[in-house]
Amino acid sequence: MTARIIDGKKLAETIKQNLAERINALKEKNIIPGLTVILVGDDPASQVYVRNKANTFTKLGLNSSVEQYPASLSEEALCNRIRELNNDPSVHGILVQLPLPANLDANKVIETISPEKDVDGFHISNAGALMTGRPLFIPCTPYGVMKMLESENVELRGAEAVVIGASNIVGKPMALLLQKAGATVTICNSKTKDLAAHTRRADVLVVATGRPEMITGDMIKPGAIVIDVGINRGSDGKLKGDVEFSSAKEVAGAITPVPGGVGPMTIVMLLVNTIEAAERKL
Ligand SMILES: Nc1nc2c(c(=O)[nH]1)N[C@@H](CN(C=O)c1ccc(C(=O)N[C@@H](CCC(=O)O)C(=O)O)cc1)CN2
Ligand SMILES: [Mg+2]
Repeated sequence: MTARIIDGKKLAETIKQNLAERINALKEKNIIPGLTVILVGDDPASQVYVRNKANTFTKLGLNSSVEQYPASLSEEALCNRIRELNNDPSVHGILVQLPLPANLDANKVIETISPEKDVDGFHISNAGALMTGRPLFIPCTPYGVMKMLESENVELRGAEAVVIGASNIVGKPMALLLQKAGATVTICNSKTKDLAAHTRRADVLVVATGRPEMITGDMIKPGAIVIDVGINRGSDGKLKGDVEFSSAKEVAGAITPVPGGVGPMTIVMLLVNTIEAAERKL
């Protein structure tokens, strides 16, 4: 069997096109959704992601600005700038690109963002809202994964879903969303004993371990839906996922590629969240 490829780039384009009506309705009321992205330090990958986010907004005629600060920026100065943005009515979404330099407390910084403008959905009150089934903003990567599963008409009710990785930005919200959709969810990590025994039971397998090609075809249930959240740059400069694509595609029913899978969906869902933040101001 060769798996269907779940094309995140194509799906992200379709979602973007479908947003045009909502954007026009806002513009008719003189509201242009606006995002401010804060980047601290000079991590090269973060610079690419931030640029991609800003370009996506600009191409659709939305406002976006990127504020770049040196790694030496103090936590106080950063939090003061966020407070100013919280009070700026032209800014609907505020995003602090992660990871932050080690001298800054990411939790403290994120919790300075007004929850109504936290389009990443990382603020502790937005995490709590998601956990209690009343989300204000769904974190972009797991939100994008849910859209991919929806586009594949995956029946989640009663399905066995296994999520590998329990980060606040991917694994934990992912597990909550799958559970809410009716799946039986197991959360594993890279140290889980006999990981393959878990992954081989999964009808839906979401991998977010940060370990290149850790999941191989022999660990996958035939016909399973495999979602690879990993983005690892090899020494040859090529991107690799957390799943070994060549062996996995021979076993899975459908699989996301890297690049061109989950990554583009993360960016488009940021757009969705920012438009929603602007609509709430109507
Ligand atoms: N504040 C946030 N920080 C981070 C998030 C986030 O959602 N919010 N997620 C990741 C990084 N990220 C977005 O910020 C992100 C990473 C990768 C992609 C993407 O489109 N990748 C492409 C490949 C790009 C390349 O060539 O390097 C793909 O997979 O096709 C989008 C968003 C951590 N930080
Ligand atoms: Mg991808």
